[in-house]
Amino acid sequence: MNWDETGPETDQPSGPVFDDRLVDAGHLDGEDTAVEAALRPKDLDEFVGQEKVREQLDLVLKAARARGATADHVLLSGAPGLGKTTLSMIIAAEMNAPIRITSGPAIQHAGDLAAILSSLQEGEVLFLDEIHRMSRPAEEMLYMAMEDFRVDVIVGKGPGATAIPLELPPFTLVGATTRAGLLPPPLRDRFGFTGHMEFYAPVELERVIHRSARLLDVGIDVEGAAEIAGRSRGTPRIANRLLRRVRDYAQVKAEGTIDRHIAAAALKVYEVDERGLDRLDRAVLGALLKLFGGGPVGLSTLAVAVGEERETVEEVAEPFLVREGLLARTPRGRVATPAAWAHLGLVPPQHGAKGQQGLFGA
Ligand SMILES: Nc1ncnc2c1ncn2[C@@H]1O[C@H](COP(=O)(O)OP(=O)(O)OP(=O)(O)O)[C@@H](O)[C@H]1O
Repeated sequence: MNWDETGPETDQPSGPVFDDRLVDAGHLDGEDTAVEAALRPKDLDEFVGQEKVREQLDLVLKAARARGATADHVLLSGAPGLGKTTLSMIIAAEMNAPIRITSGPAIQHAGDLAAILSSLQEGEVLFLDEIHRMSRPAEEMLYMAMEDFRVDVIVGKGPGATAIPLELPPFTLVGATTRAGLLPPPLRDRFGFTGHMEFYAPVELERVIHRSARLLDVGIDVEGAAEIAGRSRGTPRIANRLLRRVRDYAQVKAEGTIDRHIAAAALKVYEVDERGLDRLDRAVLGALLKLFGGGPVGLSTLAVAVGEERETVEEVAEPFLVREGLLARTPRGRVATPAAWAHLGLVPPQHGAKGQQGLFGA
């Protein structure tokens, strides 16, 4: 059966609310901000994983230092929580330069950008997070600033407006984006170095966890770190967050040292399963399997069944489920893979299995 969309959606989500997600790397709370500052690696040697980006960046920075020049502009792309801000701070530290941190959404007018650029010191690193969300006029001002270290400040309005050129000290722009494809080519081309951050392998996350545990003064054994790493969705921010929750559990319910058993018991309390799925992910998969026989089903129908907004299902839950090979987005709708049935411990219905054979060749 094909569970198609049935016209405009009128139902309001009415089910459980899935906010405050431990496994959502795109959302930061106050505790994250405070603790993350303490856990950030301070130099390239301490920065775990991302071998290729690290090696290339190391060369870029060493060469700039040897020339006594400011480093080339750097673009870092990748999902939230993979270490773009951390790397920008490392770039500044390695260049022995100050750093200014701002973000695309904070720069809505060209004047906002002119004010920042004109107050930079020579060699300073300007970190521009979410660079793809900058306004168009600011973006155009940035082209000239990156290339010629100069901006034209427009004074006045209409026919009487004049452009006053303003020289800037050489600086290094570090742009970060989760969506490199959204950057206009003229902007992308002005970066001397582009690094794409990948999701981390479990062994790399284990190293992140051991390092963070040392800094937080928490005892953890090898298996405890592996248990947390496996549930961290390839993302250091999530690994650090899960570690903090497991630490609380260990302090209250155990002797304080984290082993596999304690990590698993703690994350069961927080409803993060052994593959890193949380309540929202499992609700989406559960609805797809139990209500719609594994699909295909339209996104809006699935969202109503889960009691969530369409965007939340599409942008928050689905990317990870797709990455994990549990859900497929097909032209006919959302479809569960054989791995999804196995993960929830369910058996696909006979007719569903036939349909899925066609889709997955299983
Ligand atoms: N390679 C790494 N080694 C050790 N810790 C890391 C690494 N990458 C990230 N972290 C830790 O993960 C947390 C999140 O990193 P960071 O803020 O740099 O991510 P981000 O990519 O800038 O995220 P966002 O896109 O949301 O700004 C920090 O606490 C940082 O210490």
